[in-house]
Amino acid sequence: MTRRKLAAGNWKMNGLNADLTELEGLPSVSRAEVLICPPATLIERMARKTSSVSVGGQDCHPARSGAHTGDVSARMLADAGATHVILGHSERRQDHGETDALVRSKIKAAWNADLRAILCIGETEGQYKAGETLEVLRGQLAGSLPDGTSPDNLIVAYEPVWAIGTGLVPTMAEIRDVHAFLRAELTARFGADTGDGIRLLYGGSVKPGNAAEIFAVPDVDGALVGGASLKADDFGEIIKALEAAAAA
Ligand SMILES: O=C(CO)COP(=O)(O)O
Repeated sequence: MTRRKLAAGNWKMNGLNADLTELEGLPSVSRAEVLICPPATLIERMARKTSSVSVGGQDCHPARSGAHTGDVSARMLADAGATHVILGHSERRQDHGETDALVRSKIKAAWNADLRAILCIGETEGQYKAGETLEVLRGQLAGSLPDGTSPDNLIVAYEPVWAIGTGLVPTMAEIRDVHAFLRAELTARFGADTGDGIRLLYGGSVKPGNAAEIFAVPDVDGALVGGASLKADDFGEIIKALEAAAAA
């Protein structure tokens, strides 16, 4: 099964109106798909400004609507022009105490609004050092993924917490082993067609200098990029590396 490569940018809590000009500096590519998840305040304007880049949210509330001050529903994201939503990012888990069960309910809310969910999973530094990585990932997948998961509604991003924003990256062998493990877990639960079709992104300190090497790893279908997605020069280099990998 061919899985379309995806370069996804997570702007986190960065970006004002003026930063939308970065879109103009991105290369246009044909094989790879490009997605940016800006802060919620910019989704609508970003979606209006571009047709070559998909736009996504960074979180949503599990409920359709209601008395939840400060929260944003999946339908609101879709209404603003989003097609994707990042869920379960480690910063949400850390800052807001999000559990696998909550992430699972958010994924269902995303699907109800016709959004594609990007589920983030990853081990902490302590878990990595204790050799618990695969066990942690198995638990996160089992706890977060609802029945009905398919290549059309779900993307999984493996983001080791210790690699986010640190400049540290696992070895290519480690990324390969983890992605092969994730593929096997998805196949075991959802069957070969589904397991083989779901895209697996790597995230954590992806930069222009290491992108090509990471994209050459089997079962890496793209990247979820934080800091390096904020500037068109850097994100553009990463997109070009992914386009080259897609052509290979
Ligand atoms: O958390 C990330 C993307 O969601 C990765 O962030 P960095 O690319 O800044 O390490």
